[in-house]
Amino acid sequence: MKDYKKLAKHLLERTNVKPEFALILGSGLGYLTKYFEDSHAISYSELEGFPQSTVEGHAGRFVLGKFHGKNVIAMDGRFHYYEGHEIKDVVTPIYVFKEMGISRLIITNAAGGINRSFEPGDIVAITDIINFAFRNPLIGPNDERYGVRFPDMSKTIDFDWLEKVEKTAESRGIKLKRGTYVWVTGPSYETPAEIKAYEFSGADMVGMSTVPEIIAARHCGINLIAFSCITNMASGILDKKLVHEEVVQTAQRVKSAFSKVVGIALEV
Ligand SMILES: O=P(O)(O)O[C@H]1O[C@H](CO)[C@@H](O)[C@H]1O
Ligand code: HPA
Repeated sequence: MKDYKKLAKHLLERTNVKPEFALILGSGLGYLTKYFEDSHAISYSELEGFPQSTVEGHAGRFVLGKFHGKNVIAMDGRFHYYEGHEIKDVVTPIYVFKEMGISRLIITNAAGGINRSFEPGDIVAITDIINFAFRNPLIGPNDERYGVRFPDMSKTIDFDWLEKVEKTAESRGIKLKRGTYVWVTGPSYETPAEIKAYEFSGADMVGMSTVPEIIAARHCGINLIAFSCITNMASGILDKKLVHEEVVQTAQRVKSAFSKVVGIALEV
């Protein structure tokens, strides 16, 4: 069992910021930390026993500071199973957040749109998940310090929080969509036949992250909401090749609306 307490203590000792919220930033969404006030960056490589980021668009550092008046810690770079990390390492930050006393988490990602009413640039609130990677970060002895053996997953996100975000966003001219996110391991993008199968299963968008983080957060009792930035239509929907550069570029194109939504989630 990992010493999450030690990692949390180490992070808290590095700055005067006592974060109330944690933020996980998806591919191309790391720019958000540029808007933080009084920010301090701590590279993952400075933390003994901490995994390292390897994906383009994921810097590999924590940034602590103030955003919309709230103390936050952001992961500018998350861990994906396809990078070769152990599944338990993918969710290490979640338990570190728990040990830091954080009770609210905002997860973001870049995702491929399966639902044909979506288009690149849409911001979609995740309201349910499908685990088609068939990996689970809770496999192995249950870490009784944090949660029960069989966590309930009937509500993966905090719907009261989301409804407040939706209302405020709408009043500021931003219409959020809702959808079910399917997790696949990657790193190859999906085939058109796979996307048809996921569509048939009820998925609205697809990605290679987020679900392990949600499972771990549910396990240790951190309230969360999660947003996908639809960066491309999923394989086979358009006659177009998928490339990661486009994912990062689209994520950056919706900078303004996406950072407003995250700001609203901190305010409401
Ligand atoms: O989920 P995030 O980290 O936003 O990244 C998404 O973008 C990458 C593929 O382009 C994959 O890692 C996928 O999961
Ligand atoms: O189309 C996609 N598939 C999987 N992951 C993704 N992340 C962004 N777009 C995609």
